[in-house]
Amino acid sequence: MTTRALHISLIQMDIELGNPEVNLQRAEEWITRAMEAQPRPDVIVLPEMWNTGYALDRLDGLAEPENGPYTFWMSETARHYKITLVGGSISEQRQSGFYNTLYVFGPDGERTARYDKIHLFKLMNEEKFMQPGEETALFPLGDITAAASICYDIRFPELARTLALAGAKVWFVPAEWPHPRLNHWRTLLTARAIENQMYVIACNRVGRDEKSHFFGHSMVIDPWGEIVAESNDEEGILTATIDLDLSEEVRGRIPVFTDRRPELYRHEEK
Ligand SMILES: O=C(O)CCC(=O)C(=O)O
Repeated sequence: MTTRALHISLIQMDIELGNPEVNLQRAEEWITRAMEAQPRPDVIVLPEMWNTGYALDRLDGLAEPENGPYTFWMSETARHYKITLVGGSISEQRQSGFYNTLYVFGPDGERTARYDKIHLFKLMNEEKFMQPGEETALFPLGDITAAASICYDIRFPELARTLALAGAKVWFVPAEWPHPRLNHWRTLLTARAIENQMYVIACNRVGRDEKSHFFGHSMVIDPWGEIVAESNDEEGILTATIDLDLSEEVRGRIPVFTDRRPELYRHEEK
């Protein structure tokens, strides 16, 4: 039996705070380089807020309007290279406020997902500047279902479980996750992969902004919890090949999803 595989490249880039033009050029250069690899990637993943970084107090003027040039660029890039682009997230301005928004575009350049980060990160004052999303995100990836969330979302196991129950076999997580919480990052990502028996593909940035130092360590973890690939703290591309049938196989081996007793998981919340 042949393995149904997808080649994934994660762009672990540095992000210049509040400088979307420079960040766009950087993303473009890294993607061009990623596309030269053999095997050629089927999916490219960018980090969270790759266009502006956490320039939260300057979003007015920096954030992208809906269907603006950065969104258009992501769609065109996906179409040009015939890849799925998990476009990290960008800061987007709508009438209702600013959002930390992730877009996914398929190989024909069509949008397959839009996700506004639902858990805003108070430690970085995100909730003071951004509006929270109200919906989770699933999208087709070949003939399987994938999901996407952002950074702090990995601390909410209910979210990952909900996505897995809805059929997700691969979970993409763009992030800007800083020191000193490398242990949390690695442990939470691994736990989410093991407990939901799905791939976790997490793309973190590197570099510094005014307040934080970002450690990279982008990761690809398989549905058995094995780390397929992990980066260091330098700018670069992390590549991995994933097996689209592995999640099913692992779910068959340890049938967590059919052994669940959700009717018993109910207590009054205190
Ligand atoms: O949860 C964490 O420790 C980091 C989260 C974060 O940096 C974010 O959501 O941007």
